[in-house]
Amino acid sequence: MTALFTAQFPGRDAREIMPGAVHVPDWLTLRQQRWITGQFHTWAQGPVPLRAAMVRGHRMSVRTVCLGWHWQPYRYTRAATDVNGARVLPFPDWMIRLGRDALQATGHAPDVVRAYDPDTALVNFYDTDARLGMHQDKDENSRAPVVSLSIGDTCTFRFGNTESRGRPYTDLMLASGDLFVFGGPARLAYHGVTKVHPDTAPAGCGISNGRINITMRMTGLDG
Ligand SMILES: O=C(O)CCC(=O)C(=O)O
Ligand SMILES: [Fe+2]
Repeated sequence: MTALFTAQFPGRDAREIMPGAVHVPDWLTLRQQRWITGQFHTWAQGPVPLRAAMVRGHRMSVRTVCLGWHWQPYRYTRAATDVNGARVLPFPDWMIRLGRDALQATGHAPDVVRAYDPDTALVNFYDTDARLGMHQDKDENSRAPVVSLSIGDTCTFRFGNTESRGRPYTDLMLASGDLFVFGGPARLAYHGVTKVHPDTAPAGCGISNGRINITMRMTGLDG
């Protein structure tokens, strides 16, 4: 356990995957999952619609809508200049509070929790065939932790190392309601989604097919 993680994890089966990376199963209640799914449907209507970004000439299988700042390969802008030029929706206050709760739930020190001020979220939608290749989240100027929330179908999430896309890595299941936080020495670890498992979304989570993942981040950008 590193100094970053000072408190006991309250979650039943919370697990530190590597120093700085913690998985807390069943963190969101079904009611919270349903409510967030409802928000997702609103966000997906625009002003910037859900879209699959083009990366090095290939269209991603994951579709994304952003809050606060718009991510496009490989930078953040306020306007979605690669989609329709519209300004993205603001980052909601409730999500800032949820982000701080997530850091608290993963044992971060109170000063780290208080200083956490996420200003962008990438909200991904995966259908059954979608995958996400191994990558680092490194377009942010800030190295504050990334907070990830999953709703809907379970996926196999691969969390690796900071040196390469290859081994060593850990494959874990991210199910509906799960929290995953990576910061500190794990902040720049390569990670990806290798499989979405159909028909695994629990009844009442708000979505019956596919997977929603929200990653909130601090960009460290002004303007
Ligand atoms: O879907 C996930 O669990 C991970 C998403 C991710 O890594 C990203 O959006 O950068
Ligand atoms: Fe990522």
